[in-house]
Formats: sequence, C-alpha cells, structure tokens
Amino acid sequence: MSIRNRLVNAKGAPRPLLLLIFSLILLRSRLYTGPRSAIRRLRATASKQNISEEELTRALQQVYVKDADGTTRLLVPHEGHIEQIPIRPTPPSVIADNARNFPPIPAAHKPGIDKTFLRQLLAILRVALPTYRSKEAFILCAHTFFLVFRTILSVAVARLDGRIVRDLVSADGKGFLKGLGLWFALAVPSTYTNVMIRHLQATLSLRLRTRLTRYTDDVYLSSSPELRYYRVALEGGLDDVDQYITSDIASFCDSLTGIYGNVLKPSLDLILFTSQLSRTLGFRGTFLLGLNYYVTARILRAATPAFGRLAAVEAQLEGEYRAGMGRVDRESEEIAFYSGGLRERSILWKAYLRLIRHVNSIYKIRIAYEWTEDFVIKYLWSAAGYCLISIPVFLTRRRHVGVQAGIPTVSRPNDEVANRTETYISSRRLLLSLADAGGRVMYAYKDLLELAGLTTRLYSLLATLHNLPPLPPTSDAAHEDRIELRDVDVGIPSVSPAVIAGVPEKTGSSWILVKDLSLVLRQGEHLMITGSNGVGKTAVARVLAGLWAAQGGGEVKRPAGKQGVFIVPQRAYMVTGSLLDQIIYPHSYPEFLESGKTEQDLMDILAAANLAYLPAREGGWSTRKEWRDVLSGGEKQRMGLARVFYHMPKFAVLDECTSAVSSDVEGRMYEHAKSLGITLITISLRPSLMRYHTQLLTLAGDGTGRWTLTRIGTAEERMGIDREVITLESKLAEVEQWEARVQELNQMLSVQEQ
Ligand SMILES: Nc1ncnc2c1ncn2[C@@H]1O[C@H](COP(=O)(O)OP(=O)(O)OP(=O)(O)O)[C@@H](O)[C@H]1O
Repeated sequence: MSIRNRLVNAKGAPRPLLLLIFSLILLRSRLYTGPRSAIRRLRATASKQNISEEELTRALQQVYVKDADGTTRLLVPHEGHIEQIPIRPTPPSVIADNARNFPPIPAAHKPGIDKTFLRQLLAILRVALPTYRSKEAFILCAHTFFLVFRTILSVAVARLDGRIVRDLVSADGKGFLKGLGLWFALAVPSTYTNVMIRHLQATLSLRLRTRLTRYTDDVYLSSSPELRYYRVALEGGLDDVDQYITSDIASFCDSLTGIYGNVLKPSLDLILFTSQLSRTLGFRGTFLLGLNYYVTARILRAATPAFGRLAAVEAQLEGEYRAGMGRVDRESEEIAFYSGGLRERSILWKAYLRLIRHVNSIYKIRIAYEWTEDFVIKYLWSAAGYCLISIPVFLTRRRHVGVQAGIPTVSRPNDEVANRTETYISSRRLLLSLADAGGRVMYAYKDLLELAGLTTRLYSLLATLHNLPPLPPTSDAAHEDRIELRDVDVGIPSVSPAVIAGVPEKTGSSWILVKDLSLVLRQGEHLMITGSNGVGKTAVARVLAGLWAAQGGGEVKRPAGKQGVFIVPQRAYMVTGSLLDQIIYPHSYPEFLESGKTEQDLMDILAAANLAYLPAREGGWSTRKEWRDVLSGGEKQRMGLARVFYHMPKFAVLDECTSAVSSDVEGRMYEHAKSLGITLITISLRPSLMRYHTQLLTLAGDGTGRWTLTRIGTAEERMGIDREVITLESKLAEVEQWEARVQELNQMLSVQEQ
C-alpha cells in the first residue's frame, strides 16, 4: 500500500479510539457535571414531595440563612422546593481594582471594531471570566473542543461522501456498504457534537450573564458613601439602568458566546478546508482561492453598514419604551384618576414607533447587505470553486490527487472516472462547506459590529458606576448625640465631571438652593423646616441623609447608620414581601429575629400608628400582597411612622409624611415618637405641627438662598401660644356675624339718609 493510501486510510475513516471517546461521552449526557451534582439533583427531586405549603411560606419569609462563618445562603423557591444559593458579595477591593479597567468613556465615542472596543471587551471579560480555573473557563474549553472537532468531522464526512459516490460509480457493492456503515458511525458523533456546541454555548452565555449581573448588582446597589443606584441618573447622567441590567447584559452574553462559535469554527473551517482543497488545486488554484477571499472581504467591508451604532441605538430605544411601560404600571391609579389612558397610549406609541422605525430601518439596510453577501458568498464563490476544481481536471488530466479514500490506483478507464468523481464530490462538498464558512465569517463581522455596540452600552454602565466619586463622609463618632451643619451650601448636584472623559473639572456649576446653612441640633430638640414649595426643604433632608454632598466647603456631622438618622420620605414606599416586611423595612426577617423584637412588639408598634387592625384584616403577618395598591395613602404614611417606631433612631426626619393622616392621629404619633426619645426633624407646611418642635428653620425661597432659624419657645410658652391661637380662632369664627351686622347697620344708615 502506498504512503498516500495509508495516509488516506488513516484519515478517511474515524479511528476506533475516537469512536470509543464519543461512545463514552454519549453515555454521560452531561459532559461537565460531576456525579455529585447528579446526586444533589436527585435529592432535590426526592425532597420536592416533602415540602409543605407552610414550609414554603416560612422559607419565603426567611429570605436567607446566615452560617456561622458569615456566608449567606439565599433561599430561592424553585419547582416546588427551596434551593439554597450561596451569596458572596463582591469585596470592595475587587470593585476598586476593577475601577482601574473602566476609565470614563469619551462623550463622542462611536462603537466600532477598533482598539477601544478591544479594551472595553477585555475590561468586561475580566469581570465575566475572573480566573482560568473558573467553571466558565472549563465550559469554554469544552466548547472549543467541540468546535474544533466538528471541523475535523466535516472533513471526514466530505471524504466519505466522495468515497461512497466513487464506489457507486464503479459499482463496488462491498465498498459501498462499508462506506454506508461508516456514514452512520460518523453521524452519531457529528450530531452529538452539534447538540453539545449549542448546549455549551447557551450554558456559557447564562453563566456569563449570572456573573455580570451579580457584579453589576453589587456595584449598583451599593450603600453609603457610594449610593450608586441613587446617583447614577443625576450625577452619572445615565437613564433607564433597568434596561442595561436586565436586557443588555443578556444580549451581550448571547452575542459574545455566539461570536466565539461563529468566528472560531468558520475560521478553522476556512483554514482546514483550504489546506485540503489546495492539494487538489495546486499552487495556482490555492493562490486564486486566496485572491477570491481578499476580493470578497473588500466588497463586503465596503457594503457593511455601522451595525454597532445601530445596535446601541436599538438598545437605547428599547430602554425608553420599557421605561414608559413601567411608568404606566407603577402609576396606573393616578393615570386612571386623570383618565389619562389615551394620553399615555399616545406617549407609548410614540416610543414604540421610534423603536420599530429604527428596527425597520436596520432590516432595510440589511436587505442590501445580505443580498450582496449572499450573491458573493453563495454564487460568486461557487462559480469560482467550479473553475478552480476544473483546473486540474482540464489542464492536468492524469492527476489523481486530492481528498480520496484509500483504494489502490488502477489504470482502467472506469476507475479513472470513478476517481475523478470522488475528487469532484469531495472537493464540491468542501467548497460548499467553505462557502458556508466564508458566509459565517462575513456574518460574524456584522455580529462583531453588533457586539461592539452592546459592549459600549455595557461598558458605559460599568464605567459610570465605577467613576461616581464617593460622597464625602457625613458621620463622626464624636457627634453621636447631635446633628451639626456648618457653612453648608445645599445645591442640586450636576453630572459629575469624573464620569465623562475629556470634560474639565467644573466647580460651582450646581444650582444653590440654601446658602451657608449652619445649625446644631441636640437630642431632645425638635426642628421644623418650613418654606414654600420648591425652596429646598427636602434638599436639606437629602444633605442630612448623605444623599447629596454638602457644597461650598461646608461640613455635616451626624450620628452614623439607620440608628442615627432615619428618614421617612414624602412618597410612601412599600417593599415586595409580607406585611411584617413592611414594618421592619429595611431590615430583613433574619435581622428582625436578631434584634430580639417579637410579633407582639410589632403589634404594639402598629397600635401606636393606628394600624392595629391590619394583621387581622390582611390574614396575618406573612401575607404577601402588592402593598402599594392594597394600603390607602394615609395607611402607607402611617406605616412610614411605624418603621420609625420599630427602628427607634436618635433622629427621625419626617418629610411631609403625615399629610394624608388625620390631625388627631398625627398628634398622637408625634407624641409617641417623642416618648420613645426620638428627636424629630419635620419638613412641613402645616403650622399645626409647630407645637411639637422647639426650633423653626424657615427657607426664604427668594433665590438668594437665605434662611432663618428661630426658637419656637418652651412648652409653657407654646401652651400660651396654643391658648392664644384657640382664642383668635374662636374670634375669627365670629367674623362672619360681625360682618353681617356691619352690613345691616350700613343699610340702616343709608335708609335714614334717604
Ligand atoms: N433630581 C433633581 N433634579 C433637578 N432638580 C431637582 C432635583 N431634585 C430637586 N430638584 C429641584 O430642587 C428644588 C428643591 O426641591 P425640594 O424637593 O427640596 O423642594 P421642597 O422645598 O421640598 O418642595 P415641596 O414643599 O414641594 O416638597 C426644586 O426646584 C426641584 O425642582
């Protein structure tokens, strides 16, 4: 047997070893999961039947379990049982390290395939694939293995195809049957490889998404002094963050894993098939094939639109539409009161039309591009392929080279035809595969541009989050029992210059609402902040809470944490969860248990807020409802005060949070808060609340930022004022009678004059 034939024999059929490997793989349907995880799955399935409704409710309330070593296991209901997912928050040092990889993005940046794209992609990959020993890296290796293997199998299939047709043409029944047997033997690993490639690609995408989402959530939902979730819109200038986190990350991961397969596999195919074909085509043919690739790439490059920018704009428009839908869902009652359905519909339709117009324009742009691509890859390449195959056939008639199965060369004319048919069929299949691979490489270029757009979106989110400078510290251990503001300017923060590359550091650009505010509030002194609408009363609360930085070089000192200053905002907020969760917010159930408080304590708290009837009415503490809709406006506000009674902070800032509460209940709640030793800072326009305070901060609101701080007086003085108010109010009640009497007298006088 000639060397060539031995070579062909070795490559023409799959080796027994390969078949053995694949049989083993088939027996293990999941390639990368160990037996331990299978046992875990079995246990979970078995335990499914044992979980009762009550246990499920308890687990939902519990939320997570804390282990002795400090790790947290999140309890996630899944298919009727509870899965325990270990949660390890990203350490601040890792976030600080990563921040270096995310310098601000230039305002004028347009996504494309360039150095910036590579830098951005690498920065994101460092988050998504932190180590080469991670499970994701293993899946990537397995994915790569199957991609390479599929290419090898494709060559084997092409050869076998040629051999079967050759046996058919030369009427070799035995050879034909043998070829058919091999065909089925190859079909098993080939189909399995295809399935595994798709499965591993989807799994990899999901795992990358989980990593990126977890990391982004850790950075986004950061507590003070970062507070990125609060500041990203105002100071970062980034809207619709929900779209970035819920949708863009998923699209990015799908696109990235898809690209990997779409670039690696066809590139390998191109190299391998070209090298196989070059044996048939000779030097001239191979050169012409290379020339063909070059010309094609040039044509398609010229015909490719800016898919990256188009993808980024599409994601942004999706975000706007989604935000509009979310707004209607959130504010449905208010919209219904105004009968604003039609108006909202027109707003949403406008957002939707902008989106579909853009998507439509992408489709139209694609028509021209895909037509060019189809024409060039499918037809031009095939025609070029036919010409190239014909070169050895027509020019060197006696040549028997190429991809043939191992049959000894014989000189009969029939065999010559059979061999030429075999060469043609093999080459033809390789050429078709080559055209397909070329098409996919060209498509991959378009996908790469889209990936560049998504990368820029994701990078801009992470860069904005990482570059928000931390707020200046507001707490000081030495001032545990008082709040002190010294020469503080209260102003609306502007977009931080740190998050936009190339913008010089600006100072004093924000709009100052209150100038040089200085005050000291000790425990037991109660402050009321008043002033007309929009003067900056809530803005002062934001500075006190550490949400806005104190400006003008001023300094804020206050006791630290929730136990120091607790703020009840103007708009009542109800958290997802049980009735119990509403009272203890932002505590979780385990923290409630740790605090040593009992359900009876919570009952007393509800009684103090005039909400004692709620547990009975709603069916118990663990009832889960959409509380935002279930509770009335006044009930939600009273729940805000119940939270103050639960947390018992040193200072409570109440920002017009009792405006919907009747004044008798309001008074009782104020007295109760004071009896608990809580110092009140009330933001209100209601003079009736003044009696519960000792100091009054009045914001002028004339554009100068002026303010006055006055003492309201001692309890006795305030009693005196109250008495005077009552006397004056009773006198005012008689004013109508006096006016009527004056009119009577005037009429009498006018009659006398006549
Ligand atoms: N995120 C923001 N972006 C831009 N302007 C803001 C922002 N927050 C507040 N402002 C502006 O700052 C000013 C003061 O707002 P603030 O909420 O402190 O008013 P207020 O005195 O509490 O008013 P009200 O009595 O109506 O509640 C207002 O003119 C408001 O429009």
